[in-house]
Amino acid sequence: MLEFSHVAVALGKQLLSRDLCMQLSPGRLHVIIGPNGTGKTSLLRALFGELPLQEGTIRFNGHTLADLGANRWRQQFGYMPQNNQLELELSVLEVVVLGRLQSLKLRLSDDDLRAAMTALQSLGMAHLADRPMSTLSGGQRQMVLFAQVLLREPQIMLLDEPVSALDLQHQMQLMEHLHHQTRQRNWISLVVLHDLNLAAQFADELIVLADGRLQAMGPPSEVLTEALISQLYQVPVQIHHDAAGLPYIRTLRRAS
Ligand SMILES: Nc1ncnc2c1ncn2[C@@H]1O[C@H](COP(=O)(O)OP(=O)(O)OP(=O)(O)O)[C@@H](O)[C@H]1O
Repeated sequence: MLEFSHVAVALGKQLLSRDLCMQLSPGRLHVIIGPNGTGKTSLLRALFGELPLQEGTIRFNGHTLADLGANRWRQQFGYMPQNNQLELELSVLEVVVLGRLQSLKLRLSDDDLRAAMTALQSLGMAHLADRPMSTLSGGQRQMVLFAQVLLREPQIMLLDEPVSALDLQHQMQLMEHLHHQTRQRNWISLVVLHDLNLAAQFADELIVLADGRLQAMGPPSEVLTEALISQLYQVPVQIHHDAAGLPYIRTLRRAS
């Protein structure tokens, strides 16, 4: 269990989020939504130990970052930050193998290479294995970095807008893979998405942030209301439901 208790995150004097209380369970996919600049990335960075907590505590299975130290704390995470503008001369396979950096020995083992190829194959990216990372498109890079984070075999998966550069096919592929692996491997997954329909399709729990505060948390069918979304984004919307009862959101153009 990952527990946030009255968490406040600050950057210098600016308070980015405050009084966050929530509990995240293993085997469940949590999606954070909320307007631009509202503290989603800062929250992931604070959880990973990149930003200090101004107040409150974050505990994973009873331990805090202070208990374990930054290295041991971070070993529990797979973290894919936003905007991976990597100009690496490494090959795709090398980048994926780096997901195992914590456990790599002086020489790569066959097992490391096999695991990296399997991760690439599972995402349909094996044909890119020998390509220099710097020659890939934005979407291809995003898929490769997802393969890298899979290789870490984390307990907590943090993904910051992992589908921002992906076409529809690859968005679904990444989210389906994540959803499946979250269940299979009992990860606590925490993903930032701007696409509310994708969030509604895949989230077990939606976490709604606005102005650094928790506005709502729960299953998409309970959380996504026209009133909440219109107020959050200042855009008129209609919410419909599909045959399975999942909400989908249609934005409405304002009269000109
Ligand atoms: N390095 C920084 N220096 C100063 N302010 C920052 C810095 N990083 C973030 N902020 C500010 O902190 C606030 C929260 O930013 P954050 O990146 O967490 O938002 P977000 O919800 O992830 O936004 P987006 O949806 O646009 O990615 C914003 O007002 C942002 O301008």
